[in-house]
Amino acid sequence: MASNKILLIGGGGHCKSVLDSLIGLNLYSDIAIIDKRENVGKNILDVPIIGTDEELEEFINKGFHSAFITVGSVGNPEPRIKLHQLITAFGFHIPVIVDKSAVIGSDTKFGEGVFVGKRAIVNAGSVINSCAILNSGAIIEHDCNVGEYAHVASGVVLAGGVKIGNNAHIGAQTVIRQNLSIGEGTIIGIGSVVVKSIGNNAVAYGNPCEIVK
Ligand SMILES: CC(=O)SCCNC(=O)CCNC(=O)[C@H](O)C(C)(C)COP(=O)(O)OP(=O)(O)OC[C@H]1O[C@@H](n2cnc3c(N)ncnc32)[C@H](O)[C@@H]1OP(=O)(O)O
Repeated sequence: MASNKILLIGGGGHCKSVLDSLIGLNLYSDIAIIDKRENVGKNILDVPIIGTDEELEEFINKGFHSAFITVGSVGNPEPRIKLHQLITAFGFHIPVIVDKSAVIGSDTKFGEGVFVGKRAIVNAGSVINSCAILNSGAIIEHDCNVGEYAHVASGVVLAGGVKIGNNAHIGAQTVIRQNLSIGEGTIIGIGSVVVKSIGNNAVAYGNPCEIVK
């Protein structure tokens, strides 16, 4: 019989968001969390932290065949990338988790490990690549492309056809004009208004958004 137990990897604030969505979806018979050794035995939203990532094989043997990365990222996706490699190597199924209040348009595509938070909108024709985070209330308009491990934070608005590079962070409440692109690894500060494309590995913020690093 197929198991529908899932391990969440990382027990911080982002875990709480994903967990709350997951509980609301009621898709799994058993949810458990993996975190640092010192947190084992604690609970998040009444869900137990049962071990560390050193014991992943043991949890597979206990029927946890799905895993999801719940370590967050604000500008440093490296831990999420490493965890993705780790759980892939162990052969876990990595689902897409879409909060039940999110609105998803037609002909959208999602890579594994994507999280779509509360009241986020992904409009028709958009592609969201593996392990990207679309946080609460983000609006991804039609025909956007969000790169792997990118984090589109709470309340961001991507107008139509915007491209976000892999590993980028788009700060909360930022607005990006249609058809622009944000480069790989670039951080856009909170509350920015982006009116021209920004290249790779920059830090940029403000209205109008300008590169500062
Ligand atoms: C559910 C969630 O919580 S999702 C997470 C949501 N959070 C985010 O998206 C945060 C994104 N991060 C930011 O916006 C950060 O401010 C960054 C990355 C742009 C800059 O961070 P740091 O390099 O630490 O800069 P720091 O805070 O030291 O500020 C440096 C200067 O830039 C200014 N500044 C920083 N961010 C911004 C911004 N978004 N807009 C305008 N000015 C800014 C500061 O006022 C400061 O100015 P000063 O030197 O005149 O005092």
